[in-house]
Amino acid sequence: MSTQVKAGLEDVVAGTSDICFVDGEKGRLVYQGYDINELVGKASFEEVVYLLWHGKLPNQAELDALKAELQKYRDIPTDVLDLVRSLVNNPAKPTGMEVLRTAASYIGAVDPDKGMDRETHLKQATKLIALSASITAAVGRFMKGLDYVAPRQDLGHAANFLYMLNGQQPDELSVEAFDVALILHADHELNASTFAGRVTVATLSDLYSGVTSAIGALKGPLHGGANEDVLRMLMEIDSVEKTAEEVQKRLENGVKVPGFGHRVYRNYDPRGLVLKRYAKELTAKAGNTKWFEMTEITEDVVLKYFEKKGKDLKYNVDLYSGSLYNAMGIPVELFTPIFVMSRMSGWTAHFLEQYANNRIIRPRAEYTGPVDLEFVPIQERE
Ligand SMILES: CC(=O)SCCNC(=O)CCNC(=O)[C@H](O)C(C)(C)COP(=O)(O)OP(=O)(O)OC[C@H]1O[C@@H](n2cnc3c(N)ncnc32)[C@H](O)[C@@H]1OP(=O)(O)O
Ligand SMILES: O=C([O-])CC(=O)C(=O)O
Repeated sequence: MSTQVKAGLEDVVAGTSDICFVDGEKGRLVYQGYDINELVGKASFEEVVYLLWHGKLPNQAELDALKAELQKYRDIPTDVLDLVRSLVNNPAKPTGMEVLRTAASYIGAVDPDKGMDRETHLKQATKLIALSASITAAVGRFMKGLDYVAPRQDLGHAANFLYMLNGQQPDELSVEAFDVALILHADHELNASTFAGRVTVATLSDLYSGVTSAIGALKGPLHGGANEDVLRMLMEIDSVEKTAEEVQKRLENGVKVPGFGHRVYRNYDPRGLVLKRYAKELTAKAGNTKWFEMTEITEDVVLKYFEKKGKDLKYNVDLYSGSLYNAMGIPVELFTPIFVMSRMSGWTAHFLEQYANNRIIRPRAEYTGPVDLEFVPIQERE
């Protein structure tokens, strides 16, 4: 048994996978053999979902079949919709991620098909991709006191989400940018949420339990939750002129600035570059460049600070998604749920891979506590 402890399992190789390759030195991300830059602008999110699940791009008939299945599950069943509405209206004010985590668990509990075969898992995964989008849109509407908008069957996944959220036909650039954002967030090897979910399904627990674990892990501010924190920080500063000074202050006070740093990328995060490009274009088109400008200033200040400190940290996928989503009329509370909508494809691809070649995941800990303590009766304890 190796006794070398790696804090945070840094650089520990915990298994093999065909799904996703992250080259942290070169700033490269590859899904099932395709560099993301080869997919962006050519493939739709639905094609990428198929690719992640099946290891090849779909032909037309396969894509049509997947789209039809996604459309079939789009409308939220009444009991799920009631649950979502009651959670959003609960005085405890659960976050979008808490609502999604609860809804995913509920959908699993009431799914009568408890099969553990690949076909059933694919059906469950398709249902979860469709419903996580519809539920995210419904949460956005209920949070504003608006009614549920039923899905349209003539729209693609990205366009239908924006339609269900805003109640109107989205413009072409928003649909394209949102579809690209979904593609870019789809998978990322053994990130914390995927690992958490793989650990769960590796006990041969069900796919819904894996997804519920993964949503819980993605929610944290060190992982998916950072995308909301970026815009929240900018909203707190709320001034283009004050951004540089305020961000510098945070760094000097030892505060971690959300949207920067990554366990694997050392050069740059290739997704961030694409999102920045779309954020620039869309915010200019929307006539509201404030958050984008503030994000660019933040990038400049943080990177200079890291450089001076000799740290090879760069901005990550979460930095520019905020100004991008904001320009599409998406409220900040939905940013991490949108991450779920996308990463659901990668999580479920990993779960399929885990089920197909399973061994329970059970590492060891190096024990650092005492041994041989003697029991003291309660009356004699201090
Ligand atoms: C989709 C995703 O999950 S992408 C990541 C999203 N998360 C964020 O944006 C939150 C901010 N970033 C972070 O907290 C980290 O960079 C993580 C969690 C992404 C990676 O964590 P780790 O690999 O464990 O790196 P760690 O936190 O040890 O950072 C290394 C050093 O850089 C510093 N650092 C890392 N990120 C940041 C940051 N965003 N701002 C300021 N300093 C930072 C750390 O303080 C640490 O400094 P030290 O060596 O002087 O103690
Ligand atoms: O890979 C990671 O550690 C974090 C993650 O999920 C991503 O960057 O998309």
